Amino acid sequence: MIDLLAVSMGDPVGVGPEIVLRAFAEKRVSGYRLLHVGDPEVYARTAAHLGLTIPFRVFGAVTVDAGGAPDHFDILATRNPVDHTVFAFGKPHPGHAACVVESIETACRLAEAGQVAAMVTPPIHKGSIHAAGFDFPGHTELLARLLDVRMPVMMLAGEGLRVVLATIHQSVESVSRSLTREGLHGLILATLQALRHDFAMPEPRLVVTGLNPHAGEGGAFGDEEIRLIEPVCRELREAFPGLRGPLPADTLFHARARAGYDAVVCMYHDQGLIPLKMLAFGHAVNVTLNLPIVRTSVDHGTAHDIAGQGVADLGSYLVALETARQIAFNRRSGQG
Ligand SMILES: NC(=O)C1=CN([C@@H]2O[C@H](COP(=O)(O)OP(=O)(O)OC[C@H]3O[C@@H](n4cnc5c(N)ncnc54)[C@H](O)[C@@H]3O)[C@@H](O)[C@H]2O)C=CC1
Ligand SMILES: NCC(=O)COP(=O)(O)O
Repeated sequence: MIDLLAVSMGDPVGVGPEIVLRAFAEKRVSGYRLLHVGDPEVYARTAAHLGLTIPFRVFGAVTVDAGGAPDHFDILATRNPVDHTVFAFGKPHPGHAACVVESIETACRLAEAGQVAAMVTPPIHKGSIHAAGFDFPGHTELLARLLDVRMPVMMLAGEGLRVVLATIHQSVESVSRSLTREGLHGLILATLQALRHDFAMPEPRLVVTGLNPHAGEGGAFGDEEIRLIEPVCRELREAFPGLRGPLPADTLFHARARAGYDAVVCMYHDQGLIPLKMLAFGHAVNVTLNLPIVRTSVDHGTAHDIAGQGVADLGSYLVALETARQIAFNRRSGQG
């Protein structure tokens, strides 16, 4: 099972299923052993809608055979189906949520048990999952809960830029209150360790942004840098001399600045993801660091406006597969 990757289903009426089917049909993934976890009927409906002839094999459990034949599209069937009475491309519905969540949980458990090397996740529709009563904002938080991890770390990477988010899905208004010395210390340390072990960088160069304009301008524009970020950076710099910060975020993303670091920790979602997506949208990858399993994801959402049209870009999915394989390899090599 060592190189088998589990691919969850994602939102059944978004672009996820069509991306994995088209990647298979266009022979873009023939170098991988993939096990797709979801409702077989979703894949069959999507393939028929797109006019793709796909040789499906459906499994009820993982066997040595699963994912073993590059000329078959292998599916591990979820117990919960989606609600086919309301299935329509581009129209998310809470009736699909139980299947979507089961697919993620099953892929996670397979990775935890070592039955797959990593899990890769197409996008989910967070609104309909929430409307169905599931109380987590995204994969990252769900996986942390399933794996009992206190601090999952979200990294997005593309075009040589790696951004890590100190806070994720929460209001801008609440960001400052959420930042603590203990939390930042744990997050920066986890990032440094992931750069070493998952990305094979023995001496990582990590930059930490400030929260405020000009990194607070010595306290004139806010004091989070003085109270929180600078003391944590100073403390960790002893063990990690390649750590710099807090630095003003607005001058950290031009080409010359980017050449000076391997990754950057940003204080909130859009501070990091706007530059990342400007540079690399469509071929970036989302990696959850600090988990006992390897999990990667696409950089985009469900794209309901184009779902079912067969036009979605496959680039980020292909990068997510390759990154998952590489991190799994690096982790195994590090253990040797
Ligand atoms: N990893 C995940 O599960 C993620 C899920 N989402 C969810 O996706 C839903 C929609 O989010 P939006 O903010 O609208 O972002 P989005 O990424 O779905 O769409 C933004 C724009 O980019 C285009 N786009 C996205 N992926 C594309 C692709 N592969 N090829 C070509 N064009 C593409 C869309 O057509 C749209 O015009 C939300 O529920 C959000 O929470 C968003 C990001 C990540
Ligand atoms: N904006 C990134 C995003 O929404 C990804 O979330 P997750 O589902 O990977 O936790």
